Amino acid sequence: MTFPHNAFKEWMQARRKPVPLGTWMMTHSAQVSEALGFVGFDFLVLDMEHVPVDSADAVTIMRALEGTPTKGGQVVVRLPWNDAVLVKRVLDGGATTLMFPFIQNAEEAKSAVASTRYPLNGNGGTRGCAAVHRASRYGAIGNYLQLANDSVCTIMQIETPEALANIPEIAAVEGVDAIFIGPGDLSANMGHLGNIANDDVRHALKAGVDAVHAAGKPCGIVLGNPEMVRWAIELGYDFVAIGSDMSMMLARAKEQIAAVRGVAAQQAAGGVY
Ligand SMILES: O=C(O)C(=O)C[C@H](O)[C@@H](O)CO
Repeated sequence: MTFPHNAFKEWMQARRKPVPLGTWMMTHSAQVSEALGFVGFDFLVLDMEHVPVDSADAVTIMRALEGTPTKGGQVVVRLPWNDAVLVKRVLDGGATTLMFPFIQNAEEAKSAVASTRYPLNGNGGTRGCAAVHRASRYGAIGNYLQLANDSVCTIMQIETPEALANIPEIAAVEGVDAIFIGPGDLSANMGHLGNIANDDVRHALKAGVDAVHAAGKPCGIVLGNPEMVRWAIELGYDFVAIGSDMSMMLARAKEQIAAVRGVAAQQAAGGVY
C-alpha cells in the first residue's frame, strides 16, 4: 500500500496559489465534519483545544473525512497542548499535519517537532514507536516507520506578544513547516480581548506575517468573515481559515430567522468565529 500523500505539507513548501482556504471543525460531530468535507474547503482544522475531542474522537472524524474530497493530508489537527502523549496518539491515529497552540519560544518548538519524529540518525526524535495502527494502515504500509518522519507537517501557533517577538527563532527551528498566528488569543494577550479588529491587533497581525516571511516560512491565520480573510490574503498570509462550522451554522440560522421576520441579522464586530 502506498504512503498517504500530505497535500498540506506540499502546499506549504510550494506556497500554493490560490491560497489554501479552510475552516475550523468545532461541532464535535463526525457527520457534520464529513458533510463539510464535500463543501470545497482546501483544508479543515480538527480542533482538540476548544472542542472536547479526545484522540479516539479525532480518529472517528478523520475516518469520516476519508470518503470526502477533503481527506487525510488536508486535515490539520490542532492539539490541545504541546503534549508528546497526545502527539503520539493522533499521529498513530493517522494525523499528518499538527498545529501546536501557544508556542512561546524556540525550545518549545524544538520539543514539539521532536515529539512528531521517530528517533532516527540522531535527530532527537521522541515519538514513541508502534508499527500497527491506523497511520500505517495496520501494517499495510510496510515502510511506514521509515517514511513517517518526513511525512509530518508541523505548524507552530503564535498567540502572545512574547511569541510574536520570538518568531525568527521559532520559525528557524528545523522541522517547523509553518507558523499560524492565532488572532483570538493574540488579541486577548495584547489586552484587546474579543477585539481582533483593534488597530494595534491588526498591526501585530501584519508584523507577524512579515516576520514569518523574513524567516522564510509560510504563515497562516483564521478570521471571522470574508472581508478580514481577504485582508489577510492581501497582507500575504499563505493559508487562511474562515470562521468555523459552528459559527457558519449559527450565522445562517440567524439570517433565516431575521429574513422571515424582516429584521436585520446582527453581525458581531471584528468577526467572531
Ligand atoms: O487564537 C485563535 O484565534 C485561535 O487559535 C483560533 C481559535 O482558537 C478558534 O476558535 C478558531 O475558530
